Amino acid sequence: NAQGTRWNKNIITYSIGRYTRDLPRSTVDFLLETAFRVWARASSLTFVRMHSHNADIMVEFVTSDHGDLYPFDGPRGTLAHAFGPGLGVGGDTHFDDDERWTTGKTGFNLHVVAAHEFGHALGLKHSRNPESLMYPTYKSSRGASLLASEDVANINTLY
Ligand SMILES: COc1ccc(S(=O)(=O)[C@H](CC(=O)O)C(F)F)cc1
Ligand SMILES: [Zn+2]
Ligand SMILES: [Zn+2]
Repeated sequence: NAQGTRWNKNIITYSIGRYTRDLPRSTVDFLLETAFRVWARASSLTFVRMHSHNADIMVEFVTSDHGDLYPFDGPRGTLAHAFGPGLGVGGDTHFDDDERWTTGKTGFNLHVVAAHEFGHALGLKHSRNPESLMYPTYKSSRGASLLASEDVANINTLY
């Protein structure tokens, strides 16, 4: 997989802006923190949550046109998107709040989608391997260990 750009540091900050009303805030915080931890465990990266718009990765739940060139599309279709590493909008990760975000197998599992999006925010592209977390289509039935060996190899090639 051709990898995109990368962060030029190993400590990466994130901040959570607008939340979804589908889940308690504490649950959203936990699902996002554990989605970052998936990548931290597989690499030399550390993620630190801030409460500031100056964080590297700004995470928000938004709908339709939300101020970037990639408006969301209502229920289903595009679930989320993330910009590759870089200043400003770089790394920022947006979740379509017209989806139903859940912790389980109904709706869309926020932990699984977030882990995939954060892969993009770190510079990973899609994989053609259906076992990979970076495979382009959503599967709620992902195993406990979200990352395939290919994902671990790719993040360690990049960092
Ligand atoms: C497994 O995680 C995801 C799979 C597919 C998506 S998506 O269907 O929103 C995808 C966006 C993406 O690949 O990040 C699509 F192109 F819009 C998001 C997360
Ligand atoms: Zn966006
Ligand atoms: Zn993707």
